[in-house]
Amino acid sequence: MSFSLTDLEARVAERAKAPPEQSWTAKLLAGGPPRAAKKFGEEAVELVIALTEGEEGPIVAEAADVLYHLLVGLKARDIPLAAVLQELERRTGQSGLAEKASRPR
Ligand SMILES: N=c1c2ncn([C@@H]3O[C@H](COP(=O)(O)OP(=O)(O)OP(=O)(O)O)[C@@H](O)[C@H]3O)c2ncn1[C@@H]1O[C@H](COP(=O)(O)O)[C@@H](O)[C@H]1O
Repeated sequence: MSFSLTDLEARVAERAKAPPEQSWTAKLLAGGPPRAAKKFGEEAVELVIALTEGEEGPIVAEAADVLYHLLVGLKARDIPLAAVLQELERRTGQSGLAEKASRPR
């Protein structure tokens, strides 16, 4: 499969310019960062429930909602996905446990 989060980010940026009555993306962004953040939070809770229950179909659907709404939240703050990917790449050099142990107490 060739579809990537970067493709979805481009789609979000394109739809952000649409009239809000024609686009969920534009409608969310018209409400500003707090509206996008609230919706992301709702979707995250729905994913938590699906992960707890353990059925693959709902987990996949809710994870897709979370990723899409994450990209809308980033767009609302004009933060490129590349910045997040760069941070993730930076972290690949160190285990999560080692990073936690290195934090000042
Ligand atoms: N991936 C998505 C995507 N995932 C979820 N959603 C929408 O997110 C909305 C909220 O989903 P919910 O299931 O939570 O619906 P709900 O609980 O009834 O929501 P509420 O109205 O109650 O807040 C729905 O309208 C979904 O269709 C998405 N809307 C858009 N995209 C992508 O964004 C592109 C542009 O979409 P538009 O901006 O609508 O043109 C699409 O082509 C897709 O690629």
